[in-house]
Amino acid sequence: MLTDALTYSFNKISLIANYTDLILKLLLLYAAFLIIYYYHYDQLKYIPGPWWARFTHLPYVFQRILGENDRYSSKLHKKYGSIVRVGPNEISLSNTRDLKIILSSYKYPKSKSYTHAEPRQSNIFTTRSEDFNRMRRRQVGPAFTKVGLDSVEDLVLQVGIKSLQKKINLEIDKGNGCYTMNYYKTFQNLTSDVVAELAFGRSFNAIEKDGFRVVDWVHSSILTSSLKAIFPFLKYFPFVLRKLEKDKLNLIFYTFNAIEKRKKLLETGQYKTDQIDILHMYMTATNPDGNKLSYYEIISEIIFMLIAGIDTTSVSMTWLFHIYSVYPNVYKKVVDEINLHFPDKNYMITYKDAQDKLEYFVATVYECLRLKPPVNGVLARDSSSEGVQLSNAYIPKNVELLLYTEGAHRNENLWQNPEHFIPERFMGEGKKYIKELFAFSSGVRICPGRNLALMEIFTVMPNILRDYNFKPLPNSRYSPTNLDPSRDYEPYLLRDKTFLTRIPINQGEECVTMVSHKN
Ligand code: HEM
Repeated sequence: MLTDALTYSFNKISLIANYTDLILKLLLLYAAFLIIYYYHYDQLKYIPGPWWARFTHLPYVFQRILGENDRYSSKLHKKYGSIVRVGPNEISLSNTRDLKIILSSYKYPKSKSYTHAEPRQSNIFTTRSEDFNRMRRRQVGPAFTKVGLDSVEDLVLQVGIKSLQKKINLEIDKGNGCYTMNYYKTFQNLTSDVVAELAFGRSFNAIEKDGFRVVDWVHSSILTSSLKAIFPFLKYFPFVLRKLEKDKLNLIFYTFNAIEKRKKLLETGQYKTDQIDILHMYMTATNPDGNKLSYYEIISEIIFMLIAGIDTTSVSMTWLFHIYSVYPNVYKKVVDEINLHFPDKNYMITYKDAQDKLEYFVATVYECLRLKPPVNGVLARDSSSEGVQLSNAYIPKNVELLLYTEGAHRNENLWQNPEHFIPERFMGEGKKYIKELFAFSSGVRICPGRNLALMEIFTVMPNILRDYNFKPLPNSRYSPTNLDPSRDYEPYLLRDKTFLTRIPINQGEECVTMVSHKN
């Protein structure tokens, strides 16, 4: 009996040993194959980068999931230079000239990760097709031209700065002369109202109501799209994202209703056609087959406009506001300039006024877009079926190129003391450097909404800075004297994470200011 048991155990152990031996041998064989492959056939072996990048992109993807893409890419580029391998088939680029080469033509299409993020239907943003993108840009283009924007400026002022002023006045009265305002949330509500007005034909009234459920649905859509772009397999497991998908469905129904409403206005001749807004352009456009856009097509475009237009612009304003709080000299100069040109508090400063008269203020906006580009870590392109010659390396065909725009914004050949906040770089002759920025991307897929975003920023900021006093909370950890060694001893800036846009981590507590009337 004992002998049988021993023999049985011995046989089991030797079987396991045999299997382990086999697995080890297979692993060794695989390792040998990888080494031979990467030494002899790997086309990217000349590109510098961490050792793991030859075998996997997981450490890089992991940092993206954590929202740490910027800091991580910065470290890699500091160590390895402007072209860094971050995966077997992925390269990160940070050189201004290289970024321009890639972005200048349709030859290097958006990478496949964009299509994983798309809803049911391709849209202006997710498409990899040149023809499709050109078509959509043509169809919606008039809404973003000067004529289009002029036609909606009154509306933008109404739902933007005017309703913000109303809200602030009300809250100051309620608070006996002082309103503790979360500016991150406030700007987000404001940009939601503006984009909703142009894309749905009605404001969400988020400023008045301190938020609106549709804005939460938009955020769920952003999260779903980002997760699907990073983990494409998630589309086969919809239950994992059930709550987020439900929000997305709500958003789709909401958009559907907005289209129906506009359709009725158009059919009954009640729509003011002198107003060229985003919804109008898509509803009246035709595809090359002569047919109007389907409901699915319009919904896909409109939802993307919300995604593209809300957080991008509000995050830009948040950073600008924060920068003013830690650079009081800059803040004072901006306010002095505004008071000099527009002393009358009853006068509403317009987009054109700001462009024509507020050179220093405008320069602070661009310097902020340089230092803290609001959209980061998502510009991914394909090296095409031919490959591409970059400044100091040839990249073979079908490699994913990750464009690290913040790195280009810190290129010391172009920007002296890149960590310092120096608006003067964009003044006078320096205006020509605006085109070296990638905050709105560059080239053929440049952001078509950039002038709308600037219209919002250029009307909201000067008017509120002229009319109110803003003071940081007394216990704020961000101040002109709290200096960050990693920023060349410039003031600490809000800690952020990048998920499509660069969001301050502790916006609830840290993006807070005390507002009061100016005497
Ligand atoms: C300060 C605010 C904004 C910033 C920083 C910004 C930035 C960007 C960037 C970097 C891209 C390129 C993304 C890529 O290639 O992966 C982009 C594309 C786009 N943006 Fe904006 N954006 C802003 C506001 C807006 C607004 C207000 C709208 C419209 C309501 C808008 C609509 C779009 C569209 C439709 C695209 C896709 C263009 C294409 O692929 O052809 N953006 N934006």
